[in-house]
Amino acid sequence: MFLPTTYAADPVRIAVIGGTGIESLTHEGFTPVAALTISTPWGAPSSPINILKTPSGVPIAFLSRHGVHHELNPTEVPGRANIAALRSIGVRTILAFSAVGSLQAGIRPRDFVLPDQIIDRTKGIRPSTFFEDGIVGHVGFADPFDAGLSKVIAKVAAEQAQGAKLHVGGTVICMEGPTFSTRAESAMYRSWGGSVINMSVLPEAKLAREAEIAYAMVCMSTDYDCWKTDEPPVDVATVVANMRSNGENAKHLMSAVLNELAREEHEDLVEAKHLEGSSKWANCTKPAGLKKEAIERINWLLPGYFA
Ligand SMILES: CSC[C@H]1O[C@H](OP(=O)(O)O)[C@H](O)[C@@H]1O
Ligand SMILES: Nc1ncnc2[nH]cnc12
Repeated sequence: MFLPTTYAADPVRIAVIGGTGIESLTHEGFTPVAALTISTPWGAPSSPINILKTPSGVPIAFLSRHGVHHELNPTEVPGRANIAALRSIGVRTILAFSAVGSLQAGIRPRDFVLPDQIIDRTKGIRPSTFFEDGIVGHVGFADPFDAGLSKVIAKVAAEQAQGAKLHVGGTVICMEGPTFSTRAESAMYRSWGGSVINMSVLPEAKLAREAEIAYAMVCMSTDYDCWKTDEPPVDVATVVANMRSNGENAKHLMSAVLNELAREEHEDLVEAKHLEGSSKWANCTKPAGLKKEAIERINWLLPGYFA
């Protein structure tokens, strides 16, 4: 692993994960500091981890979920390597962004949503836990997004004079993809109370919880999926076109949230003190049943938790 001592001494606590339309943070005011190539027991992350400084000097890490050139489809995103690599450089808070389809008339394309629930419609083909192959653990996931972090995002968005409308709360449906939904599926998700749909929030949010990282996702609406019969069904051209304006609004909101998180009053939140130890106590495997390789792997993620 390439880990400059400066990062070991001065860990980066906050990461931004960018998705469709946010493949880099070439944003005026963000100063590039380093590009880290990290290998983990779960393989390589989607992209190098870029360390940048915000205009107010806060170091942040940036990861491009689908790779630098959007070459990884949602099923191929190496979720465990991404989360483990971020945690290894000190990250304890992740602000994730995602392009989503809207399942509600009131959530218009280019609106933003800060969901508080998830319905899992992935197909069980994405590795979704660090607790396997010789160690069993079950972490709580009743509230999949970090409440404290979400509160900060909602407050900052409410104070912004310009930018996208942010709907606070809602349910994101996470489908497998990469093919978009059928009309029958889209109608079913609406009947379940879904607000928006994407292909990315899982297993990312689950893995962040296992890694004791505070995680929230800003969902940026790009289309009405295919339930709305007076609109053409979603296609990539529509998503990309709407992400042009969403990207600007996202960077605007992101800068403001990062500035707010840098305030001393949020130090415990940013360090995810409230999650510390939660995965240690999630383990069910008795010492005699723990496999050596499993302990080595999990100790890479959570050093010293398991002996
Ligand atoms: C290009 S449309 C489908 C694609 O867009 C979203 O990506 P991300 O969440 O990384 O912004 C969605 O989840 C799908 O992966
Ligand atoms: N309609 C949709 N379904 C799934 N993921 C999406 N990302 C953007 N729009 C989407």
